[in-house]
Amino acid sequence: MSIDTTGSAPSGGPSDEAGGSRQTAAPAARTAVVIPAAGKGLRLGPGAPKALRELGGLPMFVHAVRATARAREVALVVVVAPPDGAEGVRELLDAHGPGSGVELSVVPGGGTRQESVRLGLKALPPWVDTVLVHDAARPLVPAATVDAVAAAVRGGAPAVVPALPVTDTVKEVEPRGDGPEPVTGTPDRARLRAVQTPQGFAREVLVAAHDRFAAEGTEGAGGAGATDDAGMVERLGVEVVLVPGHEEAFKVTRPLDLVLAEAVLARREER
Ligand SMILES: Nc1ccn([C@@H]2O[C@H](COP(=O)(O)OP(=O)(O)OP(=O)(O)O)[C@@H](O)[C@H]2O)c(=O)n1
Ligand SMILES: C[C@](O)(CO)[C@H](O)COP(=O)(O)O
Repeated sequence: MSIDTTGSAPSGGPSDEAGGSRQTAAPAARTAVVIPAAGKGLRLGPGAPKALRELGGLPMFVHAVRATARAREVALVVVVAPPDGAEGVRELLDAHGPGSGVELSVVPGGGTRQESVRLGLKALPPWVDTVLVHDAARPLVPAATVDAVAAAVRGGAPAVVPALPVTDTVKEVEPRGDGPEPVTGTPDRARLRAVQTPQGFAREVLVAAHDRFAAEGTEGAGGAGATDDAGMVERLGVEVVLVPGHEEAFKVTRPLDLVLAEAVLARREER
């Protein structure tokens, strides 16, 4: 395993988006995973940045790296670290990384998820043709889900998202800061899906989507409502398709999610 923290391509090669001329040798698999891990985790409550919070004695992002590195198609994992925490993340990967043949790279992140993903994309070497974007906050995603997304992209779909049916009834409202919120509609639940990560893309499609949003200057404002990468790709007019997600790919967002994640991990270890 080799780890690069410079923000350039792994093994010393520069990013092709940076216009560098050196090339890294292309492995047989050409899929890379970008793991945005630079968020603060405000909804989880006070403490270290969420990706560094421990689950089963290991930082959450380490689980996400291991889970995605286990997938057959993945040759490179780029971790997008808290802006001032890249060195610490590199040291944690040195100590607890997957130890497989997968290449690892660490780059500092930005102020929004969208910015962080864009910084991760800039660190990809030229040989990558398929990119999966996976939240560090979804540490327990099964490798089979990662493989299913990668396989669908490699099979020709430009954008693939794992998703599950929605179990609650969902209301549209007129948002109010305080007081009761008027309901403006009830979408047909049969047509709704809750989307997860990793979301997989043909590299050029994802880069085009991020370039467009960055050019429009909406990155800092949360991407004008683009809370996931697929949402940005949809706005390019590119078709996005769904594959089955997995219950254990849930996102650790609030304190109760961490309790659930510990329980799922403990159950796995019992098996
Ligand atoms: N500036 C940011 C914000 C978020 N993320 C990452 O995006 C993923 C999904 O975001 P979310 O669950 O919202 O994480 P946080 O932003 O950390 O949470 P919160 O909104 O509660 O602060 C996480 O892995 C998080 O680390 C990131 O890399 N850079
Ligand atoms: C990308 C995502 O995990 C898909 O469900 C989600 O949109 C991230 O949202 P967050 O508000 O950044 O947690």
